[in-house]
Amino acid sequence: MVSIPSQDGLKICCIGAGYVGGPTMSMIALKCPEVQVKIVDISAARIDAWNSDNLPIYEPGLHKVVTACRGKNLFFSTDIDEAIQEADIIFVAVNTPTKKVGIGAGRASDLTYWELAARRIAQVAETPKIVVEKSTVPIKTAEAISAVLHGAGKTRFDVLSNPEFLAEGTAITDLDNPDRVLIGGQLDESGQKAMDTLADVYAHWVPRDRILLTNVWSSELSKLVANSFLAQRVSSINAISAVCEASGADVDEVARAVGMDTRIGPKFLKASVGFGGSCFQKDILNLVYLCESFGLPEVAHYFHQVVHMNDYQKERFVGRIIHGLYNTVTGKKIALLGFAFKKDTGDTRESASIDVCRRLIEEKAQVAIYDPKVEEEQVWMDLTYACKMDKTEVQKYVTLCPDALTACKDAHAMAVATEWDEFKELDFHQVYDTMTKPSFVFDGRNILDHATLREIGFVVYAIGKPLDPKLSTA
Ligand SMILES: NC(=O)C1=CN([C@@H]2O[C@H](COP(=O)(O)OP(=O)(O)OC[C@H]3O[C@@H](n4cnc5c(N)ncnc54)[C@H](O)[C@@H]3O)[C@@H](O)[C@H]2O)C=CC1
Ligand SMILES: O=C(O)[C@H]1O[C@H](OP(=O)(O)OP(=O)(O)OC[C@H]2O[C@@H](n3ccc(=O)[nH]c3=O)[C@H](O)[C@@H]2O)[C@H](O)[C@@H](O)[C@@H]1O
Repeated sequence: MVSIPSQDGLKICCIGAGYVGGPTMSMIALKCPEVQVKIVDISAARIDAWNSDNLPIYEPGLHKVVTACRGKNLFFSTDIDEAIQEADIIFVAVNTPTKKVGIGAGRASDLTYWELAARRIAQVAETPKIVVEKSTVPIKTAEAISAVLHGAGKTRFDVLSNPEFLAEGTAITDLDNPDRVLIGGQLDESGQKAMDTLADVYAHWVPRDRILLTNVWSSELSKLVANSFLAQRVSSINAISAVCEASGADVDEVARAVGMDTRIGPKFLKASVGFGGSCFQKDILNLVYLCESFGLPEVAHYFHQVVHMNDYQKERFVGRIIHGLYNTVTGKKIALLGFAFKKDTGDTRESASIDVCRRLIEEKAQVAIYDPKVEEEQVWMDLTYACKMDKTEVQKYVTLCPDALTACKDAHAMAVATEWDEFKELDFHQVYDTMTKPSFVFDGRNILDHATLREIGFVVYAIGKPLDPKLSTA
């Protein structure tokens, strides 16, 4: 058994109580009972929710971890200055969205929140701190942050990069058993000491050989590369799904055969309506922007294609619905099952459902949405933004339903956009009886039993599967 140096009295603070800050810090608190962990945020509503029974994010297993530590060595607060002053290690897990305006708009990372957090730290810190980049940031951000921190000239800061690799919906198991923990730092004595201190925190539960120490730039770049490679796999199999439909091959069979090659591996080869989530597109675009800035247009173009392919896949899915419904969906009711970007999360950021819904609204369809976890207000926010309409206008086309059966009642078609397990358990005989005839199913996740659906009487389209002869494609 490897011994871990005692970290009794160590104080950790995390700025940003979101999808990353909340779960990662809760796991540290759980695994390191002698360490005090304080998570702070500018949003009082978010902090109130973390202090309540109704946590601000849905993540399987999270509630149990939070309630085991909260009030003991895990605290949520809006007192950012106090938390900074007390802490030995300050994680920064604020949002780093794609820039909407200015130089690099639509591609580069918007580091406004990061810089504000860094300036706050520089202003109030009085004793040396280890500042950890937890947010995903462009390469060389640590250098800029270090300049901001040291600008105040009050104390010493060691800036580390420690990107997070958790996936939503499986955050707790990912954190409990990570493939690796990556820590990048300056390779001088102080930087090495800071890296060792952080490594000792993780060593409470992560085997040492899975804690990788490297230089800052490699660490920052590795995070963008990991997400770009993952997204690239999804776009690759989605591209092949179009070839399968054109040729009569079955994408799941192809993925199985290809994935059994141990050099390729079986994960992330599930064809879908398109990837979503707050990070894949943002991080690829960030990599594209960096490549352009480094004068590497061919590399930029190569990775940009991953995003283009994703847009193509979403549009292809909508096209199948429109052509399948005899070239018009105007006034037709479409049940959209799932609004989250994947199952087991209530997160809708960049969800394929948003684009599918926007396109159906443009075609003047009546869309009935059901998702087991997404908050109603979130759907309205997403759709008003995506469609550039006000809520009343969106509501002329969209209704939100309490369950899948209600969404499907009188619908011409059902479109599955999120792979929630409960959609597999629906009583499809009952669903069929309530739908307009002919009744269509568009399975954007390939989770349903298509043969049984066809036996019941549905006309079925599934991503990358041989086309149903009854499906109109003209
Ligand atoms: N969502 C995910 O699954 C993953 C996200 N990441 C990265 O982690 C970072 C955070 O992502 P999320 O947690 O999803 O974002 P989020 O939007 O859920 O949370 C960010 C939080 O930071 C707070 N905040 C912003 N500026 C602040 C400031 N100056 N002081 C105090 N609080 C401030 C916001 O109020 C918000 O609650 C991003 O860079 C993202 O790319 C990395 C791995 C996984
Ligand atoms: O930086 C981040 O934010 C995180 O991004 C992803 O995690 P996440 O977006 O939460 O979820 P994924 O499981 O990666 O799924 C992303 C999207 O791809 C889709 N997907 C995934 C896998 C697949 O085979 N097919 C497919 O369509 C999912 O449905 C989802 O829409 C990465 O998996 C995490 O390692 C990373 O930390």
